[in-house]
Parts: sequence; C-alpha cells; structure tokens
Amino acid sequence: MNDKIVLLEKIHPSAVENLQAQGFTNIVQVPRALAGAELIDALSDADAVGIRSNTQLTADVLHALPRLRTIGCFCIGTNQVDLNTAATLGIPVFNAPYSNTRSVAELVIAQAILLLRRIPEKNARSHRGVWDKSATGAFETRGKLLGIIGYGNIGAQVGILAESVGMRVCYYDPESKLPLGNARPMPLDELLRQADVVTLHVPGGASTTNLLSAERIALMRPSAVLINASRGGVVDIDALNAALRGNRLGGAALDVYPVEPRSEKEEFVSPLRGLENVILTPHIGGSTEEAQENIGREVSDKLARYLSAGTTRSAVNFPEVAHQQKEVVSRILHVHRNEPGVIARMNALFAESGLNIVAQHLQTRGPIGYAVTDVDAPIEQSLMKKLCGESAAIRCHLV
Ligand SMILES: NC(=O)C1=CN([C@@H]2O[C@H](COP(=O)(O)OP(=O)(O)OC[C@H]3O[C@@H](n4cnc5c(N)ncnc54)[C@H](O)[C@@H]3O)[C@@H](O)[C@H]2O)C=CC1
Ligand SMILES: O=C(O)C(=O)COP(=O)(O)O
Repeated sequence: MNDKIVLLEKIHPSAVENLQAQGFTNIVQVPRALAGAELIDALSDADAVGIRSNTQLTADVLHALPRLRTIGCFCIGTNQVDLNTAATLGIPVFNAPYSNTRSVAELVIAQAILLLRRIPEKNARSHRGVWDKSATGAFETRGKLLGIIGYGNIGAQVGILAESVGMRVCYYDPESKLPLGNARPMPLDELLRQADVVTLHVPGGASTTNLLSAERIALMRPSAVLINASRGGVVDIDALNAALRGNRLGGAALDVYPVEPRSEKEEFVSPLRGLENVILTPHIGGSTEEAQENIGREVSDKLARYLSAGTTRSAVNFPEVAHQQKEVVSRILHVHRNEPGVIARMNALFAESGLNIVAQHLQTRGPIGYAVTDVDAPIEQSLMKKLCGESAAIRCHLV
C-alpha cells in the first residue's frame, strides 16, 4: 500500500514489522520528537503519523497538515494531541490504553520502597565514599498508607501491588470506581493529610494542571513522599521544589516534567536536579521491552485497519465503526458534520450513479458523523468529487 506513515520518537520496531507484514512499505522513522516547522515539514506528505508523549500535535500543526488522515499515539496519554481539532478535521486518533500500565505500576511500587527506605540519599552518599549506616527516617512499606490520586487502569494496579507488600491503600477519583482489594475512597485533602506515600495517576491537560498545588502539597505530612509518573504539569514543580528544600516533604520520585527534552542530545533541566532525596527518571514509566513491543503492534494495527478498511474502533476522539473486512470493490469513508440529511444526500448521489450499496455503517460522536459505505463497483472520480464536495462533508476517502 502506498500510504506514507511517519513514526517519530523511537517507536518499537514491532510497529514497522507489523505494518510491513500488512503491506505498508512507505514508512519513515525519526528517532526523536519534532516540533514547529521541522514537524510540519516531516509530516507534510504523511497519511498517518505515529508519536509518543513528546510530540505536540497542536491545532496549528494539524491545520497545516491537510493530507494527514490518522494519528497513532504509541502510548496511553493523548493530551499531546488537540483531540477536538483532530476530530473536526476528520482525523481519528488511536492509542494503546493498557499495554504499559503494568510497567508503570511496578516502577511506582519500587519507588515507594526506595523512598521510604531513604535509598536515594544512601546511594548518593555511598557513591561519595560516605558510610551512612543508619536506620533514622527509614521505614518499611508494610502498614503504611498509600494515597492514589486517579484510580484508573494504572492507579488500581498500583493499589493491588501495594497491598501485596502490606500497604494500606486509599484513593481519590472524581468518578465512581470499584475499589479493588481493600482500597477505600477518600476525599483528596484527607488523602493528602493522611498518606505516607502519594502517587499521581491522572491524565494530563487543562483539568489536571497544578492539581498538586502549593496549598495541597502543604497538606502532606512532612515525612510523606510524592511520586509522579503521570504528566509533568500535574504538580506545581516550584512549590514541590520549595517543600523539598524546606524539609516539608520526605522525598519525591518524578518520571515526568513540565518540559522534557525531545531527544538524548538536549539537556534535561529541572530545579530538582541535585536533591538527594529525589529520584529523577527520564519518562521511562512505560519504557519496558514488553510494553513497547506490545504497544508497537497494537497501535500499528489500529493505524493499518483505519488506512485499509476505515475501522475506527477504540479511537479516542471519533465515532467508532467496527472492523469489517473489505470484501467489496469500493469502500468510501465519509466524515461529515453531524446534521440532518447528510446520508440521504450521499445515498442519492450513489443512486444517481447507478451504484448499489452493499453495506453502510454510520456512527456519530458530538458534531462529527462518520459513514462507511461499501459498493460492489468501481467509483468514478466525478462521484468522489461530489461526495467530498457535499455541503456537510469534512473529508472523504476511497479505500
Ligand atoms: N510515565 C509514563 O511513562 C506513563 C504515564 N502515563 C500517564 O498516566 C496517566 C494515567 O493512565 P491510566 O491509569 O491508564 O489512565 P486512566 O484513564 O485509566 O485513569 C485516569 C484516572 O484519573 C481519574 N481522574 C481524572 N481527573 C482526575 C482528577 N482531577 N483527580 C483525580 N482523578 C482524576 C480518571 O477518572 C481516571 O480514573 C495517563 O493519562 C498518562 O498521562 C501512562 C503510561 C506511562
Ligand atoms: O503512555 C504514556 O502516556 C506515557 O507517558 C509513555 O510515554 P512515552 O511513550 O514513553 O513517551
């Protein structure tokens, strides 16, 4: 297949292998995130793009890419993409909602144990030749209270793993959630006041920016530790820095930052660098061989199915049409504004051309309608022009 697929940010080779196995040969790989003119240039003739958490597909970038048909986020978070703009431009966005959740949960448990035992400080001192053999301020995790903010796929797994090392678990989530194990819901301020370990597992974006504000950090116990493997903007980093430097917090482990380097060549800058009671990791919560290989396969499958058959099942911003094997001569993917009469007008165009519809699937989501129509005859360019020029049409393709 001729569709051009650009994969940024070192997406696992399983993606390319999978795409090639399905007949996609025009694949370009870039081992880092791109931005600005460089990003637009790299994607100007792409039909599909694969990104991870670092590439910002803003409204401006999306408007500059009229050819782009679909986006694959080879990760969980989709806050780096302007999802509404993508939908209104007729671009479905896919992600991998589960594949790296276990990897994050395991890292968080490891960090909780290391922080409660003051290992980051002991490690730093040992490297400097200091033999600091002391139990002061070092605690077991057993019996301690873990407070999980955001009890979704990752938060709930963290809770289960924490109970297996003897922690008590409470969580805060604005949605009603089934508590797993012995976890119990708790109001946010109460959780912050009581927990020995606080861990964040909320989505990024405007609704969670500075969720952990200076006021909320001030509620935490001076001995408590904070873990953030969600998104950098969720914590007020200056307030956290001040709390750590003022000994108003026991320690922290951060995997995500308000600003992250786009490649290994850029320096990582953070006010927390140099603090011995802070673990800093380079956004590797989901970076395990297992997770990345699975994500590569899963998201490339979703891109391939959309490009070859119009399937939008599990898209995060788009009406979902289930996978139907394309066994007909022509399939038309028609994205349009969700308003009365569009299908009637479309079908009148098919009838005028003497075409019989074999199958038709319509789904809508908010302002967007998406119709997949199968006909058992070739489609003339003139008909495609009329379908694409239909008054409510956003875009249409033949697959
Ligand atoms: N560090 C890393 O490498 C990775 C980071 N992540 C981040 O972790 C986030 C969470 O992932 P999942 O658990 O899979 O997502 P999820 O969607 O299953 O769970 C998120 C939970 O947060 C809750 N939530 C939303 N707003 C909230 C608020 N203001 N306060 C408390 N809870 C709130 C939601 O109701 C939901 O239950 C992702 O969105 C991504 O940003 C995900 C994977 C890897
Ligand atoms: O899955 C996510 O949301 C992550 O944060 C992982 O991002 P990454 O693929 O490592 O850039």
